[in-house]
Amino acid sequence: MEIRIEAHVAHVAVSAADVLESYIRSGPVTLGLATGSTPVPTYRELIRRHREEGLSFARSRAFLLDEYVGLARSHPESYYSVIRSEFVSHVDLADTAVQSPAGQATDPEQEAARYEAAIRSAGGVDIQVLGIGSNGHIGFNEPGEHLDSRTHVGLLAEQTRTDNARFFESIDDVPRRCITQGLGTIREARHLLLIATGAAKAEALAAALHGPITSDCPASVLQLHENVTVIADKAAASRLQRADCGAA
Ligand SMILES: O=P(O)(O)OC[C@H]1O[C@](O)(CO)[C@@H](O)[C@@H]1O
Repeated sequence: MEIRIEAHVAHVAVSAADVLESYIRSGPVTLGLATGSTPVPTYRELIRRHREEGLSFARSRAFLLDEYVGLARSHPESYYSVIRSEFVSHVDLADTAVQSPAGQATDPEQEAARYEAAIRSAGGVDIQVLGIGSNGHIGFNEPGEHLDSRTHVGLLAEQTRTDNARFFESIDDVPRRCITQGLGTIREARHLLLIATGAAKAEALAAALHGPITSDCPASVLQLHENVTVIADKAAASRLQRADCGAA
C-alpha cells in the first residue's frame, strides 16, 4: 500500500489526478468513479487537464460505485446526475460510456444483480476511486457489511444520512436505501485509489489502514488488496501512524 500525505486539498487533487491520468493516457481504460464531495477537486483537476493539456477520455469508460434507491435520474442529487454535473459533462467521456445502478428500478435487487454482471462483462474496473465515510464506509457499504459482498441493495446508516443531509433540503429527504457495489466487487478492481480529506475522516482512515480487518470498518478491506494508493491531506492523516506521516 502506498500512502501519500499532502499539505493541502489542492495537492491531494493533483496527486490523485496524476494517478488517474497515467491510466487514462495508457489506452482503453475502465474507471471506477466515486461521488460525494471528496473527489470533486480531483475531477476539477482532470477537467483542467482536459481543457488545457488535451487529456482525452475518449478511450475511457466508467462505472459508478453506488446510487440512492428512489431518486429519479433527473434529481440533482442522484449520483447519475452528480457525476455528470461535476465531471462527465465537462470532458470528452461519452455519456453512454458511464454506467450506474438505476435507483428507480422497479426491482432494485434485480438491478443490483444486473449491475454486478455489467461490471464483470466489461472486464472489471482498472482503477477505482474511493472516498471514505466518517463511519468507515466505502461505496455505501456500511459497518456490518460482509467483506465479500457483491453489488446489493443496502440501508444507509443514520450517520451517513446525517453526513449527506447537507446535499438535501432536510434529512427527511435523504433516501434510506441504496444500490452499492459490494466490498467483494470493489476489491476486484485492479487498483484502488482512496482519497481522504478533512479532520472528520481522520478516525475512519486510521481504523481503515491500521485497525483490524473487520466489517465494523468496511474500508479496512483495503488491507487485503495488493495495489492500493491512499492520498490524504494532513487533517485526514492526523491519526495515522508516525511512519506513514514521515513517508510523505
Ligand atoms: O466524500 P464525502 O462526501 O465525504 O462522502 C464519503 C463517501 O460517501 C459516499 O458519499 C457514499 O458513496 C461516497 O460517494 C463518498 O466517497
